[in-house]
Amino acid sequence: MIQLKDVSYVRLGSPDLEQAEQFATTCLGLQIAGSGKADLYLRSDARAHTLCYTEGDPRRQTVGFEVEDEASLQDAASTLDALGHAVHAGTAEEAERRKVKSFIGFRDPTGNHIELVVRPERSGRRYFASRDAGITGFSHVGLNSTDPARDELFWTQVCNARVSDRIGDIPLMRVNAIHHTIALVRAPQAGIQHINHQVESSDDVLRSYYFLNDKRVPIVFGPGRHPTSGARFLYFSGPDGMIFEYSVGVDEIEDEATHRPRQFGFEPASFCMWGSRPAGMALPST
Ligand SMILES: O=C/C=C/C(C(=O)O)=C(/O)C(=O)O
Ligand SMILES: [Fe+2]
Repeated sequence: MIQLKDVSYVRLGSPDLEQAEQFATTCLGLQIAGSGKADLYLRSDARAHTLCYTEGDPRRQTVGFEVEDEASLQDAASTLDALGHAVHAGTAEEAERRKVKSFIGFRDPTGNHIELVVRPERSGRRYFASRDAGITGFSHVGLNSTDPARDELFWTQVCNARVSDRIGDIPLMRVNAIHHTIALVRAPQAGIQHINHQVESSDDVLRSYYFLNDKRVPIVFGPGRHPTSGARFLYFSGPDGMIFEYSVGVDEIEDEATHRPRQFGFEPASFCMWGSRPAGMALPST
């Protein structure tokens, strides 16, 4: 079984790196951690980078997950290969661009680009926000799924993800004690559905609501509270239509051995217990 330790980074293609930098620094609140020929590195916590914009097609979206060591990476490559996933062994140059020791790339059953990485770099300097959004770190991703039941099996049986809760057939899955690191969202094609950063307090969520409204950044969901993880949240859209989430207060699963996923109905109250509705998502009314 592939043992994922944590989500490590997201790589997003963008035709306009200047616009991406502007948004990431003045709206989202990330710190520039350097740039390469066609790469813009951004930090949100102690890691050397957690988001990298690369010049190019915005449909090129990749999520990196950390595995324990080189042996685990090689085992993962064999497992995926045996299951018929084409596995790309990252070159030294590609690993350097990702600030990791080594990595492999493959696609999940929906076709999402996934990378497994060994020894992602941390920085000796603390994260210093470009605006005071209260960010404490990159925490989870929503991944598109053309078949959530099939993809849940991939993440939980081929990998070590465990389902913390389900909304309809959407699983929220953890790879460590945090309620979820991967949320699957039904969609017609592969892609990253949203990128979550944790913030320090509910005040930060609400402060950002007013701040982003002022900046004319489209708010797509919230402010609200998820009954699943208990988090207070705000979702807004960034360059190339990517959705970003701030949230605070995500539960931790106290007892790994006894936790049973709760089943929530596919209805508005399961997404927000305060009554906010996700823009553009067809949900029955309650
Ligand atoms: O709308 C449901 C979202 C649930 C949560 C949560 O429980 O925190 C997310 O953050 C998510 O799915 O990303
Ligand atoms: Fe989320």
